[in-house]
Amino acid sequence: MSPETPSSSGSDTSRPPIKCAEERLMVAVRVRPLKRDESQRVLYAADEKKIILEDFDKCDSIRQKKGIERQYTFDVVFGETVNQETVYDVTTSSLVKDVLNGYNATVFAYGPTGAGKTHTMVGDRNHPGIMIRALNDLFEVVKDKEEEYSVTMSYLELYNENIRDLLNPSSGYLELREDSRGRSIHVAGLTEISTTSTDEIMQLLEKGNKARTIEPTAMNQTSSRSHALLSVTVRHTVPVNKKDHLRMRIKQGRLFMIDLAGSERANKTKNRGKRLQEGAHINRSLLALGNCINALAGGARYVNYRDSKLTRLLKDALSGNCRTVMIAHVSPAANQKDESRNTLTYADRANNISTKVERNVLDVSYQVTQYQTVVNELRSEISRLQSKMKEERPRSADIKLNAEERSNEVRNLREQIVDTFKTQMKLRRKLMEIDAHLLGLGMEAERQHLIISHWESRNNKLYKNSINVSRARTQQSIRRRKLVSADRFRSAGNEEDCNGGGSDVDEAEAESAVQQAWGELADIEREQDRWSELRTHIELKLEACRQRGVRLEDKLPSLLSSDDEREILALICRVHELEADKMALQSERLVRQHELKRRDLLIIRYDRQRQLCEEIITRQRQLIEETKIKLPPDLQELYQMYQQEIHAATYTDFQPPPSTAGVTPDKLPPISKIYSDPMFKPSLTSDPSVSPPSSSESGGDEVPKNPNNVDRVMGHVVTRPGSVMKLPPLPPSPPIRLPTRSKDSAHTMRRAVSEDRISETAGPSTKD
Ligand SMILES: Nc1ncnc2c1ncn2[C@@H]1O[C@H](COP(=O)(O)OP(=O)(O)OP(=O)(O)O)[C@@H](O)[C@H]1O
Repeated sequence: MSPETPSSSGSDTSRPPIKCAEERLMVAVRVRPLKRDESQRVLYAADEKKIILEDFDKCDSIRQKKGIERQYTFDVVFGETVNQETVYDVTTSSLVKDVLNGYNATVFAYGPTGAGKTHTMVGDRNHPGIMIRALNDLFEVVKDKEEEYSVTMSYLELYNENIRDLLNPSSGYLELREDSRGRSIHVAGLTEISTTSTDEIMQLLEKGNKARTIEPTAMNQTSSRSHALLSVTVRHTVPVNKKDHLRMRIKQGRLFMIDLAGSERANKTKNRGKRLQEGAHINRSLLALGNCINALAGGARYVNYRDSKLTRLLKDALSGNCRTVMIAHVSPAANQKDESRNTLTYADRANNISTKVERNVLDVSYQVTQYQTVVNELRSEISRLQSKMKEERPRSADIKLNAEERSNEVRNLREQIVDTFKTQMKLRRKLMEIDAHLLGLGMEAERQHLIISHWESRNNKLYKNSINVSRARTQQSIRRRKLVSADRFRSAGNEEDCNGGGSDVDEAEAESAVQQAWGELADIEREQDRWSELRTHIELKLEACRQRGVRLEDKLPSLLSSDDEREILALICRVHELEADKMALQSERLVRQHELKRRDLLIIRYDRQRQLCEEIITRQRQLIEETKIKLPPDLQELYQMYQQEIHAATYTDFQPPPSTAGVTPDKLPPISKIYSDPMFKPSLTSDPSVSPPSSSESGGDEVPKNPNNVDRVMGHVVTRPGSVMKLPPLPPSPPIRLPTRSKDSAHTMRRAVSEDRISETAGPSTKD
């Protein structure tokens, strides 16, 4: 739902081990107290886990006498006397902690109209409900750590299948958007308020609740006619370790709190006209929810979330990366028996649902260049501030304020300048974070392009992407370039591999991988658009903040009359300078780290190039052998030298790892080892007159007996057993989460491909 749903990609990102656990949805049932006008009680909590429904049939006197008691067991049952605090503590307080730790969580209230859902979720001033308590708890933790946490909130209602922004009700109906495969869902244009002020958020919540569609019905004087979804996203950014402020760890969690509209029966609510129509919509979306619960509980492989916007929004809460609590509400009254039975049956089914819970954590290294830009900008801010202080001092006669007023004014100004500086730092860091993320997305897009190009080069045609035709056109030029490179590569390599010698099954799999890559690309593009938009927004904010700073500083010269005041401002400048120095130091350290990394990458590339050379030489040798070409002596000599080099190098460098049979992926094994390898033997012994040379032969000065026999002339082909020329395998595709995507939700998020991986995939084209 959030436009800022982060993906877990970023430049130079890495993921700490992810804990991913399957967890059962927690089901709680709350029984509301019997009302004054309700006399007969048919339902009660037997203990903390059991609920009993006396399900008598009015017309059946024998049964009535016997009495049928239905007993249901849940994770927790709240009886009529249980208060709001206990309900919150048991169901939601642990979710708040989870959200602060980077997990997604949902708590939703379900049940018939008038059963107490709004009371539990929203409550009133004297009996605040889950929403208020959760926000309070959350802000209690975040309160003194504004630098570390960012909290955003959105609140929407789903009324008659239309989405309305409860924080900006005049904005009209909003659109629910999702990617082509329904993985990432968000509400376009939904207000996301960023705040860490409890008061502000409480006011917003109250305002939102007032904007909700509530009407009296025969069953409930304040019946909510809509589903209300409150989403709070918490982003926690801390350095990976205390000494290194360049590598930041971002944990993002989101808490969804949902007050569903009540299921209702027209004859009981006595609804007519508009109310009746509302009821039909409410029931339809709840029916869709019920169907999803049934399918999920039955372990169905396909669950249809598309029947209503409610189920589309709740998809992640029901089956995705989310810790979920369902609080079913029932009335103890006899006239609500049918509704209670239905609700308990639903809740009982939901008992079998489980979700896969995964923590959304991302490590981000800020980019060197970004740091340097920030440092430069900070330095220019400081020098401007310093120059203001040096400006001519006002004469006492020019100062219109008295000493006390002036001192207050200076203090005020000083605080404001420090404040704007802090805000600037915060915004600049945010920009760097966004840039890192956009870079990660770019890398991920590149990876998907490679998958497509790889398929296209294998099949020698462009992939016809029926879903994203326009995108296909815009991206064709990039892929055509890659196709040409891959083609060249293929012609030097293994024809069989490139001409699609694989089975139909492989082909089908490859095709579905390409289709998936197109889908990923479309998602990435959308995400790029979203983050670019956010970047523009932050940039504007930063510029406004900078301008504010300039205006404040312009006021300084007219106020600074004493040396003490100048001294204090000089100190502020010093603090700013230190901040800039700290950043500069961090950036230097990052430069060093990057250089080391670059060196490692070069070594990997060099190794890969060497392997390719080996392969080309081997193939040429085979060709020479097959066509019995007589070699000029200088070429023979060159090859001998080459053999000696390889021989010497492999004996000095080669250290077989214990786990493989003497074959490392990047280094050539010693020649003797190649010949003793059974995989190698068949191809060499096809000609019985040829026997493998000893190591001295391969590197020695012996004159060949038969100059036409290339093996005699040059020694044996130096090759890695079993190796064939192929495009290097593409790295495994890391799962992508968007917020929320989260998974972020629809919230799935994207994981970045590390620089090393990108360099691996870029291998062939670099070579070309
Ligand atoms: N546990 C409770 N303790 C005290 N009063 C309650 C409790 N549960 C519900 N009520 C009262 O019952 C009435 C109906 O509750 P509420 O509006 O929360 O129902 P609802 O399930 O949200 O209904 P609808 O679906 O029609 O919106 C309200 O006046 C509410 O204050």
